[in-house]
Amino acid sequence: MKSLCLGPFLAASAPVGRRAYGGHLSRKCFQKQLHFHSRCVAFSSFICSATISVMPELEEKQVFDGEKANLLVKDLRKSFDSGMTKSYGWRVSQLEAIAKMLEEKEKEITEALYKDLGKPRLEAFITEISQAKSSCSEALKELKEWMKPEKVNTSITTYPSSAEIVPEPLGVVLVISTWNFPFLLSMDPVIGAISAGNAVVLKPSEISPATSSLLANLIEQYLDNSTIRVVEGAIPETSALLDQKWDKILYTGSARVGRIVMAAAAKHLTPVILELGGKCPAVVESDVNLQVTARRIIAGKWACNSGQACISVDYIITRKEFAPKLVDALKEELEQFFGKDPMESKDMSRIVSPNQFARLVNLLDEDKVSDKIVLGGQRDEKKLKIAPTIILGVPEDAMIMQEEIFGPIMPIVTVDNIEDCYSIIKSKPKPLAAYLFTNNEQLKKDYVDKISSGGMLINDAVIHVATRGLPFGGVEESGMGCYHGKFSFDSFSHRKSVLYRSFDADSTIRYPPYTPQKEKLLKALISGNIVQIILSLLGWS
Ligand SMILES: NC(=O)c1ccc[n+]([C@@H]2O[C@H](COP(=O)([O-])OP(=O)(O)OC[C@H]3O[C@@H](n4cnc5c(N)ncnc54)[C@H](O)[C@@H]3O)[C@@H](O)[C@H]2O)c1
Repeated sequence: MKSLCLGPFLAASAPVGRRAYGGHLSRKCFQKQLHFHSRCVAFSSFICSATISVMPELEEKQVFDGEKANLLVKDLRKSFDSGMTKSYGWRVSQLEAIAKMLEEKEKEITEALYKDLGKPRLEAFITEISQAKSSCSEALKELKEWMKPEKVNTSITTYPSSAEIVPEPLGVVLVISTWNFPFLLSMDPVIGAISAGNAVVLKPSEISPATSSLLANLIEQYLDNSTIRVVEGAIPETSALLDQKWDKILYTGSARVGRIVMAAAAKHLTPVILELGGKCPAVVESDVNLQVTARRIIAGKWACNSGQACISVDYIITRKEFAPKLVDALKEELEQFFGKDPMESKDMSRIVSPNQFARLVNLLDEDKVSDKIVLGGQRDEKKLKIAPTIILGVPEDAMIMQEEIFGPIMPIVTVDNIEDCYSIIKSKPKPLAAYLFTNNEQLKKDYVDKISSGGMLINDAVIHVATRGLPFGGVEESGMGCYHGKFSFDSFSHRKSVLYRSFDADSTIRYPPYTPQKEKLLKALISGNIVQIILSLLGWS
């Protein structure tokens, strides 16, 4: 009975086992390590449960529990401790392998993103694949420079000496990713972790199973599995991972889970980068180029994963008398983007899951909101689609103004004076991004001055994320720490201070016995007063 079941099981699940080992596997080895991958995707679950039902001894081993997580981290730490990930050669080889993977598997990545989110092909390319490509090519181009120790000046108190800051890898790091840009938000931190010379475990989101499964396959296929692994799964698997000691955790997702991650990390004093969300406002003054403003807001909301993006425009604040004009412009441009029936448009992603769909419908159907819809409101539960929806004059206490919308619904809050925007924005937690559309220079200056947010963009939305020279991260409730480009390298490195001295010129001034003359000279040296220093040296002061 056993052999009858095991044969097809091993054959069907071979990629899972290989992924866990990153190499050849014996049956014994496979059984031991199988649980590295708790499979959430339907196909694998089917195979596993079918097999488990006749093989109770394997059932337990399917679970990626604390013991397995511990083994995994030990394994990776061993590889890290061997020093292999530190070398420039290893880092480049892995980055080149990612670049190759991105070239060769673009179609598969696009298909997975379509399965998970109905993401249009070009949108997938623009917002995920091309971003991962540029992140990888930037790292390849700049890595040598980033790895160089940074010379710094020394002080007279250590003369003669030289000093530098040496970036060193942290060790074994964990990346927990989310579902809305499931490919980019997994690979971009992994690229940063590898550039900095770390071993890394990626836990993609179970809410985007096709991309999660593809990432597991591709990383196993293209990268060094003794140092880079994927663990698929949901809360139990993430919890098992979080119980381990990591050298850094980068988590992308909700603030609620961010708190869980931070609490778990605190047990081991593990530093964290939390990439969270929030309500990103767009303030629109009446002096704007209306058509360009409307297009850019649409691109930063509905054409951005149907608003399921951490930096998509969450709500608009504008003057009362200007709001109808803005609504008309948005309606006109939305039709240009998605046609007369946007529910049929192939250029707009769907809502990721029935749960998210129900949450959005709930926000939309609140009494205070439903009678203020001036565009859209249609929904299709089967297709998980919600039409681009605009709500005009939404009250501040409506649910939709209390939580991050993360969907294709745009409330517009109207004000008498544009300066009223400050109190509205400040009444909420600090957002991940804040937008302003205006030609008024003073207003721009004031907005930058008065609003605290992770990032800020004037006269556009979302695309600041593509400026690799800018750090990407939140503040307060929208997150902590940052990454992208060199900031990723720095975030996954320890900047070690090194001071070099020689045996020459061994000044005895800091050694006992402490004398008044030594004290005078020391004070003169610290004050930097050359005259005092000379006088002290000559014993004249
Ligand atoms: N700052 C950014 O870069 C960024 C990017 C995308 C999304 N976000 C934010 O993410 C949020 C939505 O994402 P989400 O719904 O996937 O978040 P989520 O926090 O529910 O899930 C993210 C990850 O956490 C894991 N997780 C979920 N519950 C857990 C638990 N109890 N214990 C341990 N792990 C758990 C999931 O498996 C997943 O991998 C929004 O607030 C959005 O703004 C931020």
